[in-house]
Amino acid sequence: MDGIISKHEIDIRDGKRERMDMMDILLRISEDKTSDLKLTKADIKGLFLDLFLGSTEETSVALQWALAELLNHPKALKKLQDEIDTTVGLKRLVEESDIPNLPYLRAVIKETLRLHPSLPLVFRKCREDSKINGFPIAKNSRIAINLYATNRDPKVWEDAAEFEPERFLINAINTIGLADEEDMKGQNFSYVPFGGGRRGCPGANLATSALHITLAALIQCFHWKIKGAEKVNMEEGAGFSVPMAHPLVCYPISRVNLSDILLIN
Ligand code: HEM
Repeated sequence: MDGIISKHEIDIRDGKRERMDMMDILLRISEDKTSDLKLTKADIKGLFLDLFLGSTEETSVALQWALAELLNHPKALKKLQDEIDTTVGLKRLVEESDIPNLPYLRAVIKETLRLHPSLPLVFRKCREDSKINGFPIAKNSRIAINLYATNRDPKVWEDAAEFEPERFLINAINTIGLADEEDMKGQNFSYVPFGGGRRGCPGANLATSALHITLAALIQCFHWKIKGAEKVNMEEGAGFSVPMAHPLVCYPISRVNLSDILLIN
């Protein structure tokens, strides 16, 4: 990251940047003494590391959990494959414009993020003395918010520990009863895979799009076989993003003519 920042600085100094990218803009702001926004190099480095780590680690961990849950729930896997076959077919690769027509796919991703939020704990600092649910919180206290526990609260979620994408389908018995597009915004405090408020995840839309399209393509193009077992071991491992303790190993068996489908696209 230091190398990338210095390269940008040298290129800016030598007038080599014809089109400014996000880092150029932030570096200029950091050097502008008159700017209201005070940015240090460390801030810029932190922001880009957040973006890179957030966009890769959390999304790939969520994708692994989604596939693992589907492998352990063959009925849900079949239902998803049928939805994709009926809506998209096998002659072209699923694409982003198909996602609005794939409600079960969206429900599978929501249910995966409910059970396996890839950032299970978030932190806040209290700016003033306040009370939450009658508990006094002193100014400057650090608060840890347990998104993992919230998403599995049995007072809100029926069969909270079970993988049941149907709970997110409109008209199904949906204990939080939110419209589809509202679920991810963190406004409902029962379902907060991306946190909420002004520090809520800015990558939520990008992450859900990537998860939808990648999972859909994996399910459209392949049958999956678990390595050496009937069921995937769903034990949770240690780590900030709660990865699988035993990384998912499974074999793809092609169900489409890959060269045809990829050439058409
Ligand atoms: C499944 C994927 C992802 C999950 C579950 C996730 C979840 C979260 C959560 C829970 C937070 C803390 C929110 C809060 O404190 O209220 C967060 C923050 C953040 N996320 Fe994500 N995220 C994901 C993907 C991404 C992607 C793809 C990006 C960027 C391209 C991203 C960028 C960030 C950044 C920059 C922050 C810090 C925001 C701030 O402190 O103001 N995340 N994410």
